Amino acid sequence: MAKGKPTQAEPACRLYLVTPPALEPAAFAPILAEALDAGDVACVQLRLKDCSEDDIRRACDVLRPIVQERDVAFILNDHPRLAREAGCDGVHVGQTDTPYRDARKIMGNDAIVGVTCHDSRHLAMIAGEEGADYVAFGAFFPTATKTAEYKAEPDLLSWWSELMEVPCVAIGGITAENCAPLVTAGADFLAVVNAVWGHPQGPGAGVRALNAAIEAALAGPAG
Ligand SMILES: Cc1ncc(COP(=O)(O)OP(=O)(O)O)c(N)n1
Ligand SMILES: Cc1nc(C(=O)O)sc1CCOP(=O)(O)O
Ligand SMILES: [Mg+2]
Repeated sequence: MAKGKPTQAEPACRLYLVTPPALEPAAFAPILAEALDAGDVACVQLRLKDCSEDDIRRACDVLRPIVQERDVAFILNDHPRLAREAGCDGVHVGQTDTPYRDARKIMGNDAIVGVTCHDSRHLAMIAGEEGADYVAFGAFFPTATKTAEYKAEPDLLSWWSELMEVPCVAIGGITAENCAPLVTAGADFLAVVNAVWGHPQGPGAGVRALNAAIEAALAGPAG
């Protein structure tokens, strides 16, 4: 998702990093740089919960350049107006956030707007028809990062990717060890929090392990 919208020419499945829900921007900056310098990453979503708009703006100011100067898309969670004001490449909205159409109006046609669709074919078809740049399904596995109310299965990804052009993102408890069925089912992006920021050998090792697992899954059992 580097600079603009996903294209067919991009690799079949790429990493989508979501930040930890609470962070101190100056302390997180080198950690983020380490992750981005460890391998292919399509985009970074700044997801700060229970923070003031000023805190989010300050975090954008520190973290956005680190991401964009590496030609990686910087997406803000939940706040389309802030995303536009802060120079983000896109926004991610959930079903109880600003509706897609309003987010699109605020962000403009060139920005990335992604939509959470939980485990729902219906929600995804609506988001796709309305013009979302990607639909996100989850949670595929148990996650400690947030209370996930929905459980998605890999066949949702294969159904979607066989029928639709709009890219799909898989999220929720994804690790290098469990991601293969999502990759082979057709996920265009794997969105992860803990598998990178919580990796015991650091975020760079997390990115390397996930990219190696994606590559192995795409190569198939014989690859
Ligand atoms: C890529 C991606 N997928 C799903 C979500 C979840 O969005 P939402 O349901 O709005 O929940 P919060 O993240 O806002 O707690 C996401 N952020 N990113
Ligand atoms: C932000 C988010 N949304 C989810 C959903 O199911 O919509 S699961 C999730 C948290 C993902 O974190 P981790 O990779 O640590 O499990
Ligand atoms: Mg949200």
